[in-house]
Amino acid sequence: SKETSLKYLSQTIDLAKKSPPKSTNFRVGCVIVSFSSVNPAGTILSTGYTLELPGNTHAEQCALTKLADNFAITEPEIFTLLPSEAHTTLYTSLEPCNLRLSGNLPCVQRIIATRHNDSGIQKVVFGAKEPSTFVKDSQSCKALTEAGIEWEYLPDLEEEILKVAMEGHDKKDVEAEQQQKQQQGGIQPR
Ligand SMILES: Nc1nc(=O)c(N)c(NC[C@H](O)[C@H](O)[C@H](O)COP(=O)(O)O)[nH]1
Ligand SMILES: [Zn+2]
Repeated sequence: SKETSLKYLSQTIDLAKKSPPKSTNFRVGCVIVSFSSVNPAGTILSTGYTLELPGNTHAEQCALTKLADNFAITEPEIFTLLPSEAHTTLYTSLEPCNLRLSGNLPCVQRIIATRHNDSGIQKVVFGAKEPSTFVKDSQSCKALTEAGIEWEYLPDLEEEILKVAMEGHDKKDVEAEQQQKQQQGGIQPR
């Protein structure tokens, strides 16, 4: 339900707030949740936030690496943990990347790599589109759809998500993003 999604999205914001501000990426939080008929409220399988693990790591990347580590398996084997009947959803405060200026493997590819027949991550829910600071016109949703993965953009918490994401960026970038959102009728004027 939407309340459930907003509950997990607000948890991704709390996680993003743990990320050290940097002007060269966004502060993002991620929660991987398994839903089953016996547990419709969901069970959190893993969490992550930007730079949580050593190196230039993304929130979704950290959540996936930690999931594999917690079960002492490799990332390509994650599908064994995510059977199709456990409808696994990845919540991320910011739209997952499909291109990284660093050239590192994008998170959309890491999410797609969890798929094996019907096992793996079935759905991605995010609370804000990627700002055009680094990558313009993100193709992430197209890539997810082409891989048969559902995605949902819930903009209810977008203003707070972007404020947290762009902490550490200089003011003009943040204001440019706010202008753009207002033009799109997203964020109401402060
Ligand atoms: N969804 C998402 N989760 C993150 O944890 C994160 N940091 C970004 N950020 C997206 C942004 O496009 C990239 O941070 C830049 O493209 C720079 O690329 P690197 O991060 O240095 O690989 N996006
Ligand atoms: Zn990423």
